[in-house]
Amino acid sequence: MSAAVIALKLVKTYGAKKEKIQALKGVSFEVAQGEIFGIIGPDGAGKTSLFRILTTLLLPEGGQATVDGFDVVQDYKAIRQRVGYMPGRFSLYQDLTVAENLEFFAAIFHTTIQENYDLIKDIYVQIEPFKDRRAGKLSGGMKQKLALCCALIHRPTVLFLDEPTTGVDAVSRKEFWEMLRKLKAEGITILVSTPYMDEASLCDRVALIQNGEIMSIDTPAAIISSFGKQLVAVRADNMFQLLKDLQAFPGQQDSYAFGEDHHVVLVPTSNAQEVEVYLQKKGYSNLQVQPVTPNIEDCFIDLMKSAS
Ligand SMILES: Nc1ncnc2c1ncn2[C@@H]1O[C@H](COP(=O)(O)OP(=O)(O)OP(=O)(O)O)[C@@H](O)[C@H]1O
Repeated sequence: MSAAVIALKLVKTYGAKKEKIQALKGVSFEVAQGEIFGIIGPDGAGKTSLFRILTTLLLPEGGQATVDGFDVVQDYKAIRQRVGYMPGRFSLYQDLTVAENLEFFAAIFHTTIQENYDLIKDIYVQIEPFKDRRAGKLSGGMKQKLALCCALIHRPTVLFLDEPTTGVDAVSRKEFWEMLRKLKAEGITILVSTPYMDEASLCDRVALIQNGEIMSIDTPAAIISSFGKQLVAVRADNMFQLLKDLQAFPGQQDSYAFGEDHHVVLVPTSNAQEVEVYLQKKGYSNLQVQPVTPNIEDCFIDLMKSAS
């Protein structure tokens, strides 16, 4: 089966000579049909530029890309007919109602809501009670559901979702990912970008992107198992001083704040017990030192620091 999306050495720069920003520095990857493929990276990593190229809204300066076998430059019309795109920033018409927005998107693709209702039904029923409300007056979670319905109304084969869960509450985020699973079951290929590392584990495969370069592409499990270093979580009463002391610990390779803990990447010759003894000598109260399994965020931090 051919790949749904192929990107080959894509390059995009903005600005003139002195202020040139290289948003994409030769990005390559392939997405299989029916896959949920995550593009994970912080603000400014190049995710939007990449999505805009793949949805034919922006021309690359270098490289090539195909979507469903169609070239993003030569065959842009064919691609526009078959992809769904949900841009990061709210893309709907704020002054149109929920129903009017959906009708509008159906009309521009020469289809009707009825024709593809089965595809959006599960999502649309959640916003249907508000169908006469203007889109601008919806909550973040509802806007997101409406935008997804609009992106699906012409039954796309490939769906591009640019940071769909940014600014959305935790419950809506969870529901959103459940909806993506159902769309995958319908055979739709999904490319989704997110700055939230915890969402990486919900993708079949992810590409970790930073400064316009892909640092790693694999399944979330394979990325985590390639971490290959001991990691400990540490907490105590004075977290600020604790981080400074951890960074001065000779057996550490890296220490950083991580939620309510500090994470410490150890050199191969060190271990959690050494960390504990070192910190006990410094007189910390309520000290907890525990070996932990890395998650995608630890892997991202590690890859980012090895690259710099
Ligand atoms: N139109 C533009 N003009 C100049 N620079 C731009 C333009 N669009 C993006 N950039 C720059 O290109 C880089 C990549 O931006 P891009 O929007 O693709 O990244 P992103 O990962 O989607 O981040 P964000 O979530 O902040 O949009 C950033 O440094 C950004 O400031």
